[in-house]
Amino acid sequence: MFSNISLTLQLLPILALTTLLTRLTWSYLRLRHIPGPFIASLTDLWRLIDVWRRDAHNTHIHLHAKYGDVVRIGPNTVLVSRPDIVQDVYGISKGFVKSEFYHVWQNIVNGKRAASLVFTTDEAEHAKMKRPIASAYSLSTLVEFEPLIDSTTAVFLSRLDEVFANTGKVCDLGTWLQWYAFDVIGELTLSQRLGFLEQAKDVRGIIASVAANFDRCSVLGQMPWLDLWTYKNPLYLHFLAKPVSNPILLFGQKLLQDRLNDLEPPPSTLQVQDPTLCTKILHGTLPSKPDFLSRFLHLHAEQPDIVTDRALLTYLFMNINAGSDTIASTLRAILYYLLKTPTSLSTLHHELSTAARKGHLTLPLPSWTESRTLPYLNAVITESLRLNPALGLPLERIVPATGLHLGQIYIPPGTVVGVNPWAHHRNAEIFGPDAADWRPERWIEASPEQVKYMEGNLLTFGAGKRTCLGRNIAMLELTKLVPALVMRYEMELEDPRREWRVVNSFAVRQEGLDVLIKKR
Ligand code: HEM
Repeated sequence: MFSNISLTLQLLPILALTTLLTRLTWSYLRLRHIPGPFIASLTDLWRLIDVWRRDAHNTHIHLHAKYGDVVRIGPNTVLVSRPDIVQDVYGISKGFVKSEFYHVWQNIVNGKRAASLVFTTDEAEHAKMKRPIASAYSLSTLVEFEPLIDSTTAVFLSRLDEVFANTGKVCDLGTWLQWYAFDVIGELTLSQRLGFLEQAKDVRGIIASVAANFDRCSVLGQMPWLDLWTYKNPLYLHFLAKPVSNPILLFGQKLLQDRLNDLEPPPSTLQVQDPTLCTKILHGTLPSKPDFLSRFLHLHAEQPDIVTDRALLTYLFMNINAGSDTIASTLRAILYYLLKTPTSLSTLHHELSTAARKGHLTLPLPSWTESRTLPYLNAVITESLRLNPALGLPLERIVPATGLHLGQIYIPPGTVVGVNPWAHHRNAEIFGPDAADWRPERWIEASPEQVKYMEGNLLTFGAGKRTCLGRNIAMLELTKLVPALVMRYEMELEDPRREWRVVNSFAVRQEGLDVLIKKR
């Protein structure tokens, strides 16, 4: 009896080793026809370390240059960049669903998962959540949001005047743009700036907490089972985790409660000198709260079973989370590329001042109808969205039962495939031999067919069913703020030779946009 047990105990390690080797061999052989770094074909640890270094977008650009348009970056994960891939993988009826990478980002509320629209991988749940709110984000509602954007822009400009233009101090514009983006999304969602611009600081440490969350989830997302052993471990959730731990959710919960209790947001404490900006800031002049929360509350009253209390909170979280860092990253990129390329900046300034002289651009706060028709402005924005997509990791999807045929290469069902927008947008086959360079003119010089083709290959806002719901809002914000800044200030980089630092935690945040600002 004892000798049997001891024999079994001796055999156990051999059995475990054999199982491990069989699994490794099987997973290696499955995709052995796809080139890539050898270690990556054996373990996801390779890509986890790569993402942890915060430079995965550059790794992916180099991998495509070395191995071609289809590269194996994990035992079961493939990176792709080739014409038509956006349609093939993200197309509406193609049946590719989001991978487990997205599970890691799901919040836990009272011990249960509360996936927002961005992070749910269940298509039926996604459709159910999206249906009631989609119209609030449509093109036709955009103009209703304009006053809310204008009021924050007015605060932003007056703060830049006061703190930098009037003093000659160096402005860490990257940080101020992030504060702006957070305050705008607060205005759009709750008719309430979150106070970043007014207080010139990271209110309640929210931005730092959001960054920490991105840092953690982007890494764990490479080996999602690690998340189940750590932050979503049932023991941890039961005994240690708070009922709501995400700082944005907590903040959203408080603001939602204030609104339900009918508490007005505190009045602005700013002393705004510029009378043209001042009138825009007063909330009393705005129409009656056309913000997202009013729309969600209306839906809640109409369909309480679908738009539940919990869903309301998730919608709020979704807006603040998806619509702040992404906008900040894009605004920084637009300003960085413009300031690094003075010819582009002067071409843009020329276009804007000509429009203003003809009475086609209202200053200090241009309207959407005016700025959306300006060709160079729009080329500048599109080129920045191309070179600096705000999400810098592959948008992972699972290959459905049909498999995926990429020319001679077959990718079997169950494989995780993803296109990294940073790498794809530098694909010379699509964007031309100068694809790696900043050149807004490409969008003006190309034929309408070529523009359509290039646009079809942009993945900045995702694609297909899971395309960005806030895209119109984002374009509204970008198209209004950039001309307002360029027309009000002469700006230059403090050190034009210095490169910025790009930190990739899925959301791409850039550091080192130090700028000297003078009023024109
Ligand atoms: C320049 C700014 C923005 C960029 C680059 C951006 C990018 C993206 C991308 C790439 C996705 C798809 C992610 C994936 O497939 O995994 C996405 C989804 C989403 N975005 Fe944005 N976004 C921006 C602004 C916004 C804003 C302002 C909002 C809200 C007001 C927003 C709300 C959403 C939502 C709700 C989804 C999920 C859509 C769905 O799955 O149905 N985004 N965004």
